[in-house]
Amino acid sequence: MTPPTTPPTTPPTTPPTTPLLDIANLDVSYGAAPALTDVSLTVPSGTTVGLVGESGSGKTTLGKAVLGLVPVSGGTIRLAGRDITQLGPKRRRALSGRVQVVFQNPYLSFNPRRTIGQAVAETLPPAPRAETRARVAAMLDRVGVDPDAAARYPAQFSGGQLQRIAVARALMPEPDLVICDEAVSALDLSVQAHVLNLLADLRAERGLSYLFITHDLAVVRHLADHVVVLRAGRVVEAGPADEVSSRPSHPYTRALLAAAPVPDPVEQARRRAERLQTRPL
Ligand SMILES: Nc1ncnc2c1ncn2[C@@H]1O[C@H](COP(=O)(O)OP(=O)(O)OP(=O)(O)O)[C@@H](O)[C@H]1O
Repeated sequence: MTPPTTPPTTPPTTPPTTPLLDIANLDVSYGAAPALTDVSLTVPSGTTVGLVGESGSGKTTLGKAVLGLVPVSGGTIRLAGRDITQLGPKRRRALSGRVQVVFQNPYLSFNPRRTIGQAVAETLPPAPRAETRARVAAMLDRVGVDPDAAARYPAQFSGGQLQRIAVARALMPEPDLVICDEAVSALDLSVQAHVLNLLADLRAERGLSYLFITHDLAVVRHLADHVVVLRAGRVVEAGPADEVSSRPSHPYTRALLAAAPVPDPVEQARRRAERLQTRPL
């Protein structure tokens, strides 16, 4: 009698991890003019992808496509596995809390007639007043803004403070993904470094993912895990952030690096703080 044959064992497979954001072969046009052509990128959960390119390369258009603010003419945008380009406006709105955005100019992104407390509470679902106030105060405190300042108006804050408040507003609905569109570009260098450090801390604390849009490759060096370089609406280079910024393979990326005003704002601010601490009084 022949012994029963044991069925071949299948090798253990690691479950495929679905990226939080998966953009494939995306095309977007304004009328007949293409703004993005065949763009693909992924943002795995808990990571930061820097999207870098000069003015007009299509960075903001890509952010808008993810937010559903421009029509997509080809390709897919999957959020946690679901193609959001196929959703109707109602379903799309239901997803809006999962993706939030921080824009470049904090003075333009706040209504000057509403207090910052009202602005930060804007993204929260209706709740008893005391509960909303407590949540706003806790979030302001977390981003380094005095919670007692909730009754003040945007004009009463510096650009750096207002950008912290914009981060607080974006985080209120507990998003998975935050699109930072030139979020630190209008700030002084040392303020830039503080906001970048805050974003890094919040990412670690909350398991956030960022799509960090900037014209300045040096800005994303510290924050990004992966960098995608856009030129005239097409990806010309992509790779791990330290590789792309230390050994760029495309001449366009090299030119972007050479044009960066300061090689590394976070590192520069750290060295300056060290110098100040070690200087004899
Ligand atoms: N609403 C619009 N209507 C027509 N063309 C547009 C519109 N918005 C952007 N464009 C064009 O699409 C292309 C990509 O623009 P986009 O703003 O996405 O680039 P960007 O890299 O974000 O530039 P910037 O850093 O200056 O914002 C540019 O050629 C721009 O002129």
